[in-house]
Amino acid sequence: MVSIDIPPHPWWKPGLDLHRGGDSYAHLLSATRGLLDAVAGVDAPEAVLAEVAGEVSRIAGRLNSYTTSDESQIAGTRMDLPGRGHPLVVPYRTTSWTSVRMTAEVTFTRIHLGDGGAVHGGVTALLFDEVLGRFANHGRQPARTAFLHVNYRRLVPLDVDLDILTKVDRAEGRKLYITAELSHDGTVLADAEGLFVAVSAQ
Ligand SMILES: CCCCCCCCCC(=O)SCCNC(=O)CCNC(=O)[C@H](O)C(C)(C)COP(=O)(O)OP(=O)(O)OC[C@H]1O[C@@H](n2cnc3c(N)ncnc32)[C@H](O)[C@@H]1OP(=O)(O)O
Repeated sequence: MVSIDIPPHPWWKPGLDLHRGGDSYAHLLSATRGLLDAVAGVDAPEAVLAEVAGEVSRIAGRLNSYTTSDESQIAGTRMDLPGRGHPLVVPYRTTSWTSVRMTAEVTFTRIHLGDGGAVHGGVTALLFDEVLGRFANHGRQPARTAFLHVNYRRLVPLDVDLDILTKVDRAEGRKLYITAELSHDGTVLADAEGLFVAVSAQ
């Protein structure tokens, strides 16, 4: 991954370690994403599924004994990892960053498959809410999505490196309009406009 100077998590507090979990958390996240892809694509004998289900439940139980508050969890705070290190967030990788423009790359995998060999439309919307929302919150007053308009222009393929370009379009008082495009080899597959309204810091 390209090394760039991305601001820390917007809700970073002094003393919060930005690399909690170290390389081991990165490995856990990668293995978890791999598990999701494997489950999404599986057609195994029932005995195999029963055995694997038992193992996964045991592992989840082990982690559950370390469940913490949402302010203290690692997921979502690891800006050095794809998708902020959160297993639900699409694993995009930021490649450049200024206060008004962000570029990133993303590769969708089996877990993101909808129908017809293409990415599920809700996953594309999730990606846009994430990249617009992250951008709306960095170096600015915290903001929430008021609306998100997505144009689906082409089917979005799996297992191909895609480009994301996110830009601040305009600011009007507490309102920030941000746009993004998801493209492949210069062809726009989907684009979005979001309105983010700044709220008081909690
Ligand atoms: C590193 C971590 C980064 C995190 C990345 C992930 C970020 C993901 C972002 C999200 O997904 S946030 C979760 C999804 N969004 C919500 O749950 C928001 C729920 N709605 C609200 O909380 C409030 O409706 C909202 C804060 C959006 C606005 O309420 P306010 O009471 O603060 O504002 P108000 O209703 O007074 O409206 C302020 C202005 O925005 C305008 N506005 C609000 N909602 C609108 C709308 N839907 N469409 C058009 N305009 C809208 C409104 O007309 C007005 O315009 P003017 O100032 O010109 O009069």
